[in-house]
Amino acid sequence: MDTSGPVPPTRRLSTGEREQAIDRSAPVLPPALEIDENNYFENNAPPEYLDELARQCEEFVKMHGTGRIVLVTSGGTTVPLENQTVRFIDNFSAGTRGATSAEYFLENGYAVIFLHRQFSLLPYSRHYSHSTNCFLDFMEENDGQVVVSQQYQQQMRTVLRKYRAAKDRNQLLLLPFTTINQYLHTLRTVSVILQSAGPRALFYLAAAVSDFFIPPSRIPEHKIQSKAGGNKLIMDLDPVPKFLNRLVERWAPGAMIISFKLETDSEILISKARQALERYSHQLVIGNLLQTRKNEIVFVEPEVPETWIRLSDEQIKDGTEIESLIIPATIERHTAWIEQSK
Ligand SMILES: CC(C)(COP(=O)(O)O)[C@@H](O)C(=O)NCCC(=O)N[C@@H](CSSC[C@H](N)C(=O)O)C(=O)O
Repeated sequence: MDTSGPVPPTRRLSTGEREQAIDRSAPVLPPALEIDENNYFENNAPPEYLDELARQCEEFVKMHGTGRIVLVTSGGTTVPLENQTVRFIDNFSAGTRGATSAEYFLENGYAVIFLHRQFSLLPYSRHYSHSTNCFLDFMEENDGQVVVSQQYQQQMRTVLRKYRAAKDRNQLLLLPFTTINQYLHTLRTVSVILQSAGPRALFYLAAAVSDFFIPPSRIPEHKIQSKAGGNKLIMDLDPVPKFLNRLVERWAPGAMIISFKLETDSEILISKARQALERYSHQLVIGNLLQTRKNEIVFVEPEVPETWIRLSDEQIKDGTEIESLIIPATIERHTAWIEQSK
């Protein structure tokens, strides 16, 4: 991290042209090889809670020994700028896709491991989160008793019953992450534990995963100082090794793996999704655009044309969630995957 001295001429000044801000001539990173995996995990220490989390996961997978089990990743990973983290680069994602999808998997009988960004939306409680739909707005005081207001009884009863049913069946395991490093260590650990589930295991990678990070050799220990009179903060980030192919080939070879491809430019969405499918050889890429992700997605699969799933105007009006269409279509493909794996 260089925060002193004159800005070298090669560095883009803030008055630079937007299209030159990013060096797009940089070579596309190849999928991670075993040596990249070993390098990364040897140089980036695991979270101190990982053993306990692995124990919970082993217990959960054993408990759901014969049924279907899905790992849903949700929310955005962060990239710390200091070891004693004051600043970090964040990835947008409220966790709506992951939390909503997890509910539909639960209602279809899946055991769900929910690997989520800490404090992002969770299945069921997402309907009454602290900010958007503040739960206090659904309550009132009646003769000194705090109760749910009459007009919300039905809706809240439905959500509460589903939440309780999942809890009583011990069907949902919540595993948190914050940083890209915690996410990658946890993803690898959980994937290896899921090997015992073979084709019954499904990976639904909806988390918004950082593509760049500061390696331990270059990250400052303490809060970066800003000098009186101002100094530029120049960041030099490394690409996060592309682990998807390690997941497919080594970590969970028998499982069905679905990744999400997020773009903002509709012109490149399908080609980028197909490129990911060809590079990682997994089973399905669900493509979505930042601006329309709640109303349309596209299934990109090997050897068949892509299939769009779009909410109609009617469905948008009546509050249909697109995940109510995505999950059945995903389960149909998982059933075929299990059949063909026999
Ligand atoms: C994040 C959203 C858009 C949901 O949004 P909320 O409902 O607000 O939570 C999700 O649908 C999605 O596209 N998730 C995937 C986003 C993502 O980071 N995808 C990566 C591929 S999977 S990350 C794997 C790693 N980069 C590698 O290639 O190995 C990408 O597009 O490049």
